[in-house]
Amino acid sequence: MKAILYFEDGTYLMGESFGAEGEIIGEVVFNTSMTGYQEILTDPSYRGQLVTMTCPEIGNYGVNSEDVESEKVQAAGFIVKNYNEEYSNFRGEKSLAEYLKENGVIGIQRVDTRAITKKIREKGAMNGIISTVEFEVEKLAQKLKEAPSMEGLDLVKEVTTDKIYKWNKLNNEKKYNVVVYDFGVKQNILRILENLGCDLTVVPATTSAKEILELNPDGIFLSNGPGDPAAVDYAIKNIEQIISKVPVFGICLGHQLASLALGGETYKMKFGHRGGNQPVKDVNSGKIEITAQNHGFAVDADSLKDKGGEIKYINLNDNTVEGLTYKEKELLTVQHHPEASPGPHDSYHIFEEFIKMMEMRQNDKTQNTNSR
Ligand SMILES: NC(=O)CC[C@H](N)C(=O)O
Repeated sequence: MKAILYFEDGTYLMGESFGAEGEIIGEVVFNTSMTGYQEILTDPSYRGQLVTMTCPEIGNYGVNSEDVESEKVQAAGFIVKNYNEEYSNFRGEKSLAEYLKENGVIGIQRVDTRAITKKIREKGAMNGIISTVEFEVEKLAQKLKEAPSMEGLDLVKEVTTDKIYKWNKLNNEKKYNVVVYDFGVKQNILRILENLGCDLTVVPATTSAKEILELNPDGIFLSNGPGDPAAVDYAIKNIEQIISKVPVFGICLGHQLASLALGGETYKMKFGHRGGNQPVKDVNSGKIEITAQNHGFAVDADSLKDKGGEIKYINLNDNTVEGLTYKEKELLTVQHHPEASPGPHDSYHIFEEFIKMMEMRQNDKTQNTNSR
């Protein structure tokens, strides 16, 4: 079936639809990962976005019930060069088109994804509309005009859990009681933390600092999530009150919210970083890691200078901040994704650093009790 992808700048591309039929507006972004389309589609941080894959062949290994980062497809729409209905993989359970249909998500294929990527790189991320039902460009332009921009949007409230739950999938020894602030958490983060011995309690984004501290956590995790961090003011206020009380670890949106809570600032990047090939340098050791990333906002390095924030990681493509440590605070935050999924595992050690922070705190406590 025919489909159109119309951009805010007045240009459009004709293609073919796969997946659901209908019409959807979102911010058009591009992802440079070669594999992992199912993890990308189910990552809650892609909420409200039309994701373009730069890899030209998509769908060839199907989808399965395991490679998910949340319960459903979260991206608003999917844009690819060449969709393969015939998939081949021993883990494949159904085709990507079937999966998108079940989730009510529109896919468009046979559009020039290289041209889309070049446009976004030159002009910046912009809103677009995919339609299989309306082809009059004036009408599509009008609809786009009325759509909000990503800046200022709180999308966390659309993806956070509505009640507290325990993530308990493994029968392993649990040494650390960790509370997870769910701003749109990716499940691979929960899998890794549990595997490292964390007893995980996942709480809604609006949970107060007081309620969290009453759970007596050994550590608090601030998750990734969609939208503009500056718009999630309730979370920023709560984070302000938990920092310094227990070890805190934040990834992506969690990193941005922690920086805002410390009085820093975030800004919208021109087109962001999304993919599995982003080089990040540890400024202290000089070591470089290839990382998975998915962010459209970033922390302004200068804004944290007099607030105790120290840059730990930078992106080597554009020198933007990718991670911070904070003087005299048990706080570690990274903009990139050490949980990968999809992507390289070079940064996995950052999870172990969080565990170490909690371990040291526990050791201190025992020593204090023994010396009394
Ligand atoms: N993956 C994330 O947590 C993304 C954070 C934020 N929504 C951004 O685009 O920068």
